[in-house]
Amino acid sequence: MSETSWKDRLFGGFRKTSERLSENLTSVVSTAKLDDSTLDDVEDALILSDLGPSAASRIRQKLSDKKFGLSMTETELKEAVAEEIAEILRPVAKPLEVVAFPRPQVLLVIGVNGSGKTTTIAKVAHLFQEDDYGVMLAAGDTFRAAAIGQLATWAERIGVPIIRGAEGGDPASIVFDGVKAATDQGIDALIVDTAGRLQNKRELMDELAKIRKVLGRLNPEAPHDVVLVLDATNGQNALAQIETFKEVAGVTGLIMTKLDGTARGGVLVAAAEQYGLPIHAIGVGEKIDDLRPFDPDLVARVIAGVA
Ligand SMILES: Nc1nc2c(ncn2[C@@H]2O[C@H](COP(=O)(O)OP(=O)(O)OP(=O)(O)O)[C@@H](O)[C@H]2O)c(=O)[nH]1
Repeated sequence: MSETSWKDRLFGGFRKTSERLSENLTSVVSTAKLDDSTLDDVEDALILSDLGPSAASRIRQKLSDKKFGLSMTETELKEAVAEEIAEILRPVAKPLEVVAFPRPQVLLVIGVNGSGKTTTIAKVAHLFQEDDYGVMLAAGDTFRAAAIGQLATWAERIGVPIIRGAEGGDPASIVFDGVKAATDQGIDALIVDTAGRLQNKRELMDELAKIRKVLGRLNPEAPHDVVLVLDATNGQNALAQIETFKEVAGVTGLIMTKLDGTARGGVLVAAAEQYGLPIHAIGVGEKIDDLRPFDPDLVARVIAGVA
């Protein structure tokens, strides 16, 4: 896909978020001068746009340090806000990489049911395929037959092998089989689906601990990535999920999905500010190429309405 069309898609995806912040900032700027009261309004606009109190206050402070007393047009204010958002996002932008030696790179993908986990696994596999990496999937979410079937359908659609077991099977043994098969076949990346039963923390912890133990026997470095998939439409609740999964699963990075169709995309900035975890990619639609590496400058400009 050309960059322009991706930008259009991203902008389309973030349209609601962008409109919300844009509207909130537009109502602020009629006062023209960046004084304390305008800064208060900017801070409120950022909080209303789901960027969270911490990012909002940091952006306010930076604007105050750099621009206090200046008269600004609406566009200048939005440009300045975009730059401060980008400063928060840049340090966490980190595309997924296939660097493991020995191969395969093992990625555990976690997230609550319905977050877009399965679709995201297929999209990540597709991104890797575009870079000519050999990919294999492992259906470690054995809790529901539907989850196994759905992953298998995606595997077939994009043409990658899948290791699967029966419903109720032992996820650790599927992961074991997956790593063995991937190693034997010279696969570059093994992407493992896991059950997202956050409502039962103990079970999830035990299951992940067992997967880690089994993986460690085959490759002490694995898993190389523990990627948490978050649904942006959950807004602030997505932040609570980061908190819990960090503690339970040792999350190493995030992918945020469903940034299309929500006005709550600002939660991405809140997540970056509060947790500093790498953000690998963002999902802006249901199609296979609707996942893209996270471009902090572009996303910041889109959120602030100046892209
Ligand atoms: N609009 C939009 N929909 C998405 C995106 N990612 C996933 N979806 C949709 O969200 C729904 C749930 O996605 P799944 O991939 O099945 O989510 P899951 O977390 O594996 O959920 P379970 O299969 O229920 O465990 C599906 O209808 C997907 O098409 C996205 O970025 N944007």
